[in-house]
Amino acid sequence: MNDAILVLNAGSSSIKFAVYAHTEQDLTEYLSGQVEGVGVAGTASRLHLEDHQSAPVSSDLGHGVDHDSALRAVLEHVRSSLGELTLRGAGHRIVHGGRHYSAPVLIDDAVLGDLHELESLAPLHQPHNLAAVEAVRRVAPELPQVACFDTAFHRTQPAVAQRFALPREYEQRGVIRYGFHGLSYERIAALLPEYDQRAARGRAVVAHLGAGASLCALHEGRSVATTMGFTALDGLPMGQRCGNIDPGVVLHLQRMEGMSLEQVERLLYRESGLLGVSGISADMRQLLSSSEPAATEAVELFCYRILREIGSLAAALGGLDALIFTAGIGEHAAEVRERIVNGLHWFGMELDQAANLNNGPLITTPESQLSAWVIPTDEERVIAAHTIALLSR
Ligand SMILES: Nc1ncnc2c1ncn2[C@@H]1O[C@H](COP(=O)(O)OP(=O)(O)O)[C@@H](O)[C@H]1O
Ligand SMILES: CC(=O)OP(=O)(O)O
Ligand SMILES: [Mg+2]
Repeated sequence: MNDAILVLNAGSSSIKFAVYAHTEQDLTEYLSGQVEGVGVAGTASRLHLEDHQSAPVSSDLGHGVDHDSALRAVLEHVRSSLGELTLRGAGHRIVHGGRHYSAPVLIDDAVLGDLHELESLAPLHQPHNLAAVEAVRRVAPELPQVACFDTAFHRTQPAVAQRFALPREYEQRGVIRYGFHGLSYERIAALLPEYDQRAARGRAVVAHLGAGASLCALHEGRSVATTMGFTALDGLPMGQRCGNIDPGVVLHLQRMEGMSLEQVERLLYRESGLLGVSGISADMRQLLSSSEPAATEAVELFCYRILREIGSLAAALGGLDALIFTAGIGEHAAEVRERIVNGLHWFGMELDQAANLNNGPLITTPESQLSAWVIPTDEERVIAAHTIALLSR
């Protein structure tokens, strides 16, 4: 097995990467890693690499490292670790596919041009996603590259779930609810039958809680509603993003506070969310270990908004069979899960304390009417599988 695929997932605060060795039938992770704390002021960046042969390696990249230098470090590490493997392609997570891209696509100049046009709809992601494509083109111009979209999985939603209450002409021009984190939801939908047959055949809400956070309502494993909308700013409060906000606030900030478009964009995308409310950090780990009242209030608001949105998605589904936690916070922050599951006691959910502290997988008691699970996501594997499928056509 000498053929391999490189996967790059440039998120808002991290670059995740992986190399998969593959045959037509088999996909094996050969190495994986991530650089954390990318582009977050005052945070140290660390590159972490696991290659399944030697011990994991961690190296410090210093403070305030930007996406570009992090990416260069990643490509260097990958190149020196390939051994006998030959890269046959690269797959990328591209956050926004807009109106025209609702399935993975081979990247050429025309596609790249289209995707650049969507940058302002995902300013924390799209430029970094595309910079990764361009960086790979520079070091390996012949390597075919595939774009896999966060928005694609949600195109199964009924029209009513994708529609804003704006005049129709805006919808025709592409102003709809796209939804994001679709590669993660696709992975969870594929794994769910192994954990919970009833929910896989019925109604589930998946909570993807990471630096970006959203919820997705799955009916029979397909997306029927989600909290993010036209951009990845909508829905839940996130590390640095405000989430759902009265659009009147945006008008007020511009008219009454005299803020420019750029200032408002910066406020909503980079200075709000957990960071804005706590005044301390965008990182849930730091907030949970802090005794500052503002840190506690930020966590409280995060959980409160999640509870409210779970109610909304359960209503869209006409009921609920299971809740699934995933991504950085969802997989690791027992305290956040505890607050949410306890907040759903009225709904028939009963937390299994010990299982929750162990990160599951099942974190509700046998008596609980609704189950809650912790299921690790793996966007990189989904991207690798799509990339191989597309390249072997
Ligand atoms: N042990 C933990 N406890 C609480 N939060 C955690 C833990 N580990 C990671 N996180 C949170 O997960 C977030 C990153 O999630 P992740 O899904 O990796 O983000 P992204 O892919 O969007 O960059 C961090 O900002 C951190 O707040
Ligand atoms: C779309 C999005 O918010 O992604 P991330 O969680 O990687 O920031
Ligand atoms: Mg992520």
